[in-house]
Amino acid sequence: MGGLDPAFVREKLKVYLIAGSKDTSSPLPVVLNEAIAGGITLFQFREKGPGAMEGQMKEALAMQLLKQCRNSGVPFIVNDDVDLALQIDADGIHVGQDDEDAAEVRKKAGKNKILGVSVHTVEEAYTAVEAGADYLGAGPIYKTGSKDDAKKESGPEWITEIRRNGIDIPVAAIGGINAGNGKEVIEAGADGLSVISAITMAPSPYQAAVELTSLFKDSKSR
Ligand SMILES: Nc1nc(C(F)(F)F)ncc1COP(=O)(O)OP(=O)(O)O
Ligand SMILES: [Mg+2]
Repeated sequence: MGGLDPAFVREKLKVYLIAGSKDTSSPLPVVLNEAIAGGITLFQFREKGPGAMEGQMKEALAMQLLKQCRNSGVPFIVNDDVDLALQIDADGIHVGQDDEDAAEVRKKAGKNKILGVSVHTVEEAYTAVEAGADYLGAGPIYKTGSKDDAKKESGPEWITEIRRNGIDIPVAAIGGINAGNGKEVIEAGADGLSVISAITMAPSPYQAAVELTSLFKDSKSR
């Protein structure tokens, strides 16, 4: 099983901002500040793509963003880079099927780190649960512009299929999600809405976060 209490993870998963320096034209710390004020519950530092930061620059940015999250009670997750996550004592790590093996990451990270795993099939979902994932990343639900090697969008049915197969651990939906389509994704069984451009490209990241947060106020979340 996972490391942390599923109720805690489910609560934190709700409005899940994922971003790196390439996802916004404004300084990422500024966007993160606004998003935190707007009510995001979880943040993933995903520094990827052409021109992404590496080495000392990436570590320094990660430390700054981690501090902002720590000051606001928003857990800080590092995407892909397990060593960086452990080095800066992040709150968790997210890995996909082409990254380090989830069971290995759980061994390295111990039980007190949040471990997220991207899954695209029921088989991958079962394996991730066995490996000790605290949450699953399911998507892309809709067409995404934020990941150039994304698979074909599945629609909210993919979330329903995960639940139909008796997989009850927290699930974050990802891929083209925004305040306009988020409600149907929650109703399909997602515990969290993971977004990149819906917040990073919004005229007001604050307002975008507020609108996503409001979807959980009146919806029958699990
Ligand atoms: N980064 C992610 N975060 C989530 C989360 F659940 F957190 F919403 N779900 C899925 C992904 C995609 O993970 P992956 O397939 O490794 O691609 P990449 O490393 O390019 O993001
Ligand atoms: Mg990855």
